[in-house]
Amino acid sequence: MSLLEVDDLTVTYRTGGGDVPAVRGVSFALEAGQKLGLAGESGCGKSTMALALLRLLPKTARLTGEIRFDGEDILTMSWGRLRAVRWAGASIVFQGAMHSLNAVQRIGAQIAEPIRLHSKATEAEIRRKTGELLEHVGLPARRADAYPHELSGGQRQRVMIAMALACDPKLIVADEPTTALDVMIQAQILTLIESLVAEQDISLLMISHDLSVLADTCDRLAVMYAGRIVEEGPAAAVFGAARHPYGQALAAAFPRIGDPASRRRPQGLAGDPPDPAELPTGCAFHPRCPARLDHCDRVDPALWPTADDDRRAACVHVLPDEGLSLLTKEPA
Ligand SMILES: Nc1ncnc2c1ncn2[C@@H]1O[C@H](COP(=O)(O)OP(=O)(O)OP(=O)(O)O)[C@@H](O)[C@H]1O
Repeated sequence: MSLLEVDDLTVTYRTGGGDVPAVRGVSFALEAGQKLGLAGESGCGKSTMALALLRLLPKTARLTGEIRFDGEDILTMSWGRLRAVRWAGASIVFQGAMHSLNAVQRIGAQIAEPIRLHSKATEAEIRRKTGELLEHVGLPARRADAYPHELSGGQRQRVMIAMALACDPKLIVADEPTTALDVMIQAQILTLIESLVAEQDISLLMISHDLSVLADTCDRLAVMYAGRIVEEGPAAAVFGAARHPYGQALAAAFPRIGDPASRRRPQGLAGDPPDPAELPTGCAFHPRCPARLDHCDRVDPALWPTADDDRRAACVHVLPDEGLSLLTKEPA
């Protein structure tokens, strides 16, 4: 049994202007101890996915499908059980720590809150654990008395990581954990996340628009486009030689910095991602696709295992030759 299994998940936001299908039939699994990277451009549904995993979406979101965490069905579990799973089972590190932390509460008190909720520890034990957590993420324990505005962006993100670790979760979901930081601090935070999850055997679902960051940190990568996963597989294979034209474009847009073997220069992808409320017919990527065939505006391929290995891609170019009848069916 996988630690996290997402099966045919859809998330639709109801708005005054009509329904917005933000996630459209996403399935993936994350094994215990594994690090999965979820990549894609702004608006492709990455954050919606992350929030759905712990049912943190606004009331306007309608979910279908299945999310199983550690054998339990997240979408049908009681609120009481869900509160227990949040922080202690899985915790989320959001992008932009300044907005996620409470500006008028000392950071020690904010780290202490989930510990108090999820354990029977005494106040003295909670204070000690808070200090230990801060030191664990590279901050002096005395910074517990600081307010968020007294810390740098990198330090605030360290506080968010300390909070995420506070209840010893099995899974951390990190949603663009370094996007708001400069490159040097970004590298420090990524190294910190990597070492902590390895040390404590925590599974990681890391979300970013930057495929190269994910390729450095994660074992597997999933690439999202317009609410669907269009490619999924081992990180080196997806980043080094993606099968889906969108995966290829994303890898070309984020070449690995400082890798002399990679002589790739950053290449932008023409056009914008589609508005989810007005998706193109057929494959949602076809209007921007350099490898588009005539029928790509009519067929929307399912994720299909590629010929050789442990990878899946949703593109007519990876399908066997049996013809168009296969295109929308799930593989046996
Ligand atoms: N509360 C909401 N109501 C209506 N539509 C929403 C809501 N939240 C997100 N959306 C829409 O759902 C789609 C997916 O958004 P989401 O934030 O999940 O994408 P993302 O890939 O995480 O983008 P970013 O990296 O910019 O956060 C977008 O078109 C967005 O405008």
